[in-house]
Amino acid sequence: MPAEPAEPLSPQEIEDRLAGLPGWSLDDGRLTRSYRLGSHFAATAMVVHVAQVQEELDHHSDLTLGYNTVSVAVHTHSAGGAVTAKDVELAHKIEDLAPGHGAH
Ligand SMILES: C[C@H](O)[C@H](O)[C@H]1CNC2=NC(N)=NC(=O)C2=N1
Repeated sequence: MPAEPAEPLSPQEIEDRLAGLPGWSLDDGRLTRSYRLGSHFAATAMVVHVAQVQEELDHHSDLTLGYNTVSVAVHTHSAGGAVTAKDVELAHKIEDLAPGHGAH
């Protein structure tokens, strides 16, 4: 359980943080990115890895598994669906693990 609720980021703060997250964008009020992988099995393994990180962080995106794609969309339910620092933290953790799966 988080110690305190995450605060919504302002539009400017979101823009600033997106500058440090190439490939990510704000789409329909969520931080989003799609990755392409070498195979459906590689994409599936990445989804499992992301799920593990999300459990550790106690913060969960909507993860979509495609044929050889993984799409992530995240906002913070407890902040009324706003984008918060928690979403940015998760995005960075996903960026960190993506290269190990050959995702780009
Ligand atoms: C009880 C638990 O900490 C909450 O339900 C967590 C779980 N994962 C979550 N994920 C997201 N994206 N937003 C939340 O507010 C959230 N809350």
